[in-house]
Amino acid sequence: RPKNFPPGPPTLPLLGNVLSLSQENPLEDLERLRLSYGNVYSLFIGSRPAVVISGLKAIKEAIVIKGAEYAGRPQDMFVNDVTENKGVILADYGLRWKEHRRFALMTLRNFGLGKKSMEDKINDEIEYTIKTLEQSQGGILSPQVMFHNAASNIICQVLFGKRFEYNDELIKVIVQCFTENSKMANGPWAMVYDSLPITRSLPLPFRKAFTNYKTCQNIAMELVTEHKKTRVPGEPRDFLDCYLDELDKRGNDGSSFSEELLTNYILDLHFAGTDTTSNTLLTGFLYLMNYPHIQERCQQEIDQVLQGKDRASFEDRNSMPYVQAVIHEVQRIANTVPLSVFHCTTKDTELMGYSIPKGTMIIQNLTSVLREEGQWKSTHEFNPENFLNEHGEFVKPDAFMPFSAGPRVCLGEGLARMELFLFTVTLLKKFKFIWPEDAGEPDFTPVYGVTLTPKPYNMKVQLRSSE
Ligand code: HEM
Repeated sequence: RPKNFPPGPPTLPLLGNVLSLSQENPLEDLERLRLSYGNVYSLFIGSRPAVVISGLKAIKEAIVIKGAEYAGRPQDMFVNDVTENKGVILADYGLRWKEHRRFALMTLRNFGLGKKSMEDKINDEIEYTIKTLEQSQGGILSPQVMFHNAASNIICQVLFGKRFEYNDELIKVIVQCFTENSKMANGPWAMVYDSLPITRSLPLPFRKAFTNYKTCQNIAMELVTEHKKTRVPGEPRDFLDCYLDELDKRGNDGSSFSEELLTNYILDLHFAGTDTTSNTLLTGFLYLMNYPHIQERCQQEIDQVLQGKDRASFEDRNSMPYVQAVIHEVQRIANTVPLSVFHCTTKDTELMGYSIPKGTMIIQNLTSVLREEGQWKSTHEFNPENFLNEHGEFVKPDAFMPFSAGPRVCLGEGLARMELFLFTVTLLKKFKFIWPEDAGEPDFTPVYGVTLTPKPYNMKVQLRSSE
């Protein structure tokens, strides 16, 4: 360890601390190490040093107060190689990341204000979810695919200006490939790839992630080709057209925009916007079914605010403090991206008195903040009171950071919050969700990956008007 580097467990040659971390779910190991070494400690992934940061104070100092110094991404890892280092999520701190991030934020905002607002797009997709639920009315339904497809279609509407039927082969392939890759990215084979570079060219199971990514790239490329044939320059229909307009506008001005990056960029946005939102919704409905009094109290507030209105608007959240508190509590408990996306220091820096050299991998343990003792009224149980003050008004504690914070904060936060609100409100207005009698005790333990996923479960759906 370099001088004044954060402390950590002893390491093995070549492997570093890889064997001290469970490959199935390292979250408990990371917590155990925090108890021994404190909120800032170090680990070695193979020979690569990493600093794990826990707790609100340390995380805030790093990614907010010293934001730019902690805004890089580690390079030369499994995930970089699979995505050919051309997307936005894993782009290092620099011109390409800055320009592409700014472009995405601006374009998402413009689509929100365009002819058909983002709210309408989400509400249109919810109609399809309602149809699926109506068909299962009175019966049992497994909601995994339903929420996944809905979240995927919303981002497809933004990116490609179209949605796909729930049984569409193309979308099934993309979802399947990304689900597999997301689990692999935090799994044992990725660890082998990262810690033992000599294994990289061998025909080991991690090669499947490369094939999966290629399949998705080919699909994205077809969509780009189709857009190029049908677009009217200057009259963009969607995100993809906007990017093509940007390419026309920029010509060879030395910027980082290029057609080569486009396919990976849209795959990045599709991936980031699908698994996250759908797993949060899945967690939400799992808890709402098992806390029926919370579900009912939401329904009372929704009925009171919406009255005869058949569509909710995002503005309605300001009149629904309880529903807002429930959705935020769902996000706290869901802990959807438990270790955020790994960062990297962009220069030599310090944290809580330790020295951290440029190029050190930074693992922000968001779990440790969402579950930090002293930050929440009720840390270990599902309780919307965590987001309500004594007057029943909605409040958001600083430790609520499921989207991370600082310069790399999730760029889809606005879209995700709108989706979570409109889905929760509209579905709870129309249906009662019931934990099936024969389902046994619910298992709330999630399956670990880049995103945490609830174990598959079934739901029973009843139309509320038939009650
Ligand atoms: C509940 C849903 C979501 C959660 C919990 C979530 C969470 C996160 C987190 C923790 C990060 C890492 C931030 C960091 O590195 O510090 C992130 C990054 C990102 N998210 Fe989300 N996200 C969600 C939905 C979305 C959606 C709908 C989009 C679609 C546009 C999106 C796009 C992105 C992108 C592009 C990044 C990379 C940003 C960058 O590197 O500058 N996310 N998200």
